[in-house]
Amino acid sequence: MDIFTIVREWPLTIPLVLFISCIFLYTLKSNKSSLVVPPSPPKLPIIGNLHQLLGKPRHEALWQLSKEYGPVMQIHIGSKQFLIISSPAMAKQILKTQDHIFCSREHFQATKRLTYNFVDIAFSPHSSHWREMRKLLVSEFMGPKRAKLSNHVLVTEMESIIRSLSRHPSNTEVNLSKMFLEIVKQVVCKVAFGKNYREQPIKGPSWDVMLDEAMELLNGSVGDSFPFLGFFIDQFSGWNGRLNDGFSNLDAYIDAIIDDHLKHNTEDISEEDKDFVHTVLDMSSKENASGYRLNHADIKALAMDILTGGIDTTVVTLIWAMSEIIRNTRVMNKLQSEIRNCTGIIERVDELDTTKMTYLKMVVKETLRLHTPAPLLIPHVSLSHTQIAGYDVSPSMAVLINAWGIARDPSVWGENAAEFYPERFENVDGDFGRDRFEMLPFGGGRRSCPAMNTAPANVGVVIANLLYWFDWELPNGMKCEELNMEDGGTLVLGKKVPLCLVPTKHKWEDSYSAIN
Ligand code: HEM
Repeated sequence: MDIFTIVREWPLTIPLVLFISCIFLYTLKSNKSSLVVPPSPPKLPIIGNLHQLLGKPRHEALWQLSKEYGPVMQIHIGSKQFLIISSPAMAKQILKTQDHIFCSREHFQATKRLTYNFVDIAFSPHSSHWREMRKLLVSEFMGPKRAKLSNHVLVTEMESIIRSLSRHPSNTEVNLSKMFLEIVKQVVCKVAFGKNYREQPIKGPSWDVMLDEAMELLNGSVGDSFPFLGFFIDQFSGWNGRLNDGFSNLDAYIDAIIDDHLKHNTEDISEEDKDFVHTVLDMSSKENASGYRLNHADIKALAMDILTGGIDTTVVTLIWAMSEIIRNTRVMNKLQSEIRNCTGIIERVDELDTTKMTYLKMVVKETLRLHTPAPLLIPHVSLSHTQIAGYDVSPSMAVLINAWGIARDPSVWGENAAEFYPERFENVDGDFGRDRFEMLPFGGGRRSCPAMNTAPANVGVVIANLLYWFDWELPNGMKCEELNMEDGGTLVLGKKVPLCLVPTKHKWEDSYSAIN
């Protein structure tokens, strides 16, 4: 039937079209209502469940709600919906069984700006661009060549720390939180950028302030959940201004690093001496085997991921590890005798030495369990409609996995879940995030942390060196149970109060006779 026939017969056609549309709308509505939606706490108009998340850290509030509404729960914050996952079995569904569906990322204003429009790895949607960038980071930043350099830089840095601690006035405390930040910054910057750019004359605030601000901004803004009203709140509360300044300062910092590298012809630098930025600049001059070519924004976004993803997480792990070790004398003694027995008298403890230290690995694992650095990981996002535990999940649903709660759950870890007890990992096989899901410090599936092997190894080297050379005590006769263990932060959970301990150089003569 052509258009003229339809026009000629319109008195009949219009009611027919209306009738079919009604049936179509009715079917759509009834299909929609036949969706099985995950349980959700009662919500208020406009704000949704926001009021139930106020007054305590987000991961704790969500964990409490999950006790009532189950391991698959839905919450609403303004216009946004989130699926909240709170058990190992459901985490396995998201990160393994249906990893191909839940492998994208959420769009927030700050992530858009700080990642040069999502061209980084951590916040990029699932795409061939993300795959190429991740492959590049794994092969060029974490591959064997750079890992060798990283180990060398770390051990050299530890030697200088040991020397400076040895000269430290006796019976006086050292701020380990500050020291760990310096160590990690030094290693990450040396490997990525060739040197620690902290002395670089760059306008704007200091390195640490810039990074802290970036981490704060990555938490998101009111406008992310309340598009219309939120826009005005962000504007008038000064959040938009903070984002502009925060981004401009970091961008200028990264630009200065890249410009510094561009001053030298990389052909004059030996492969051995090239840092990560040299390598990616080289790569940006030609297409790779899959026809992919890096541009300037990609390089900056990679630098941004390294700065925001690689430093804070490692620093907080070191701080929590030493805090737990000092609070648990039994663990400290056992760990020190393993480290000292494994090595005997040597000049330094390097990564190869630590591979033999099974108890050290358990201590690092137990730290990452009890103090999961990123309590809700980075939100995963579904690419299409699917079902989880019989509940329908719509496309583009943001998923928060409560890794913090799962890792502390007594129904998963037993009665002593809250205790620091590294021995629980004896005879536990398989990798967390790949084969097991009872703890997820590095997330899981294809969006898992690419540093899931290298980061714990680096933490082990630092701890082994500190415990090999020194005996440690709490300052001013403080008792173990008096150490403040409060945490704080949203994206990364740090120790609220800096960790200060008193080192005493270990008397090797005594223990050497004990060893032999
Ligand atoms: C103890 C140290 C570290 C911890 C606990 C940690 C933790 C995490 C977590 C929880 C995620 C999100 C995983 C998910 O959403 O499923 C992640 C992603 C990521 N991490 Fe780490 N991380 C650490 C060190 C590092 C380091 C040293 C780097 C190096 C630059 C790094 C780079 C990244 C990147 C690029 C991603 C995004 C991966 C993607 O989306 O494909 N992390 N990390």
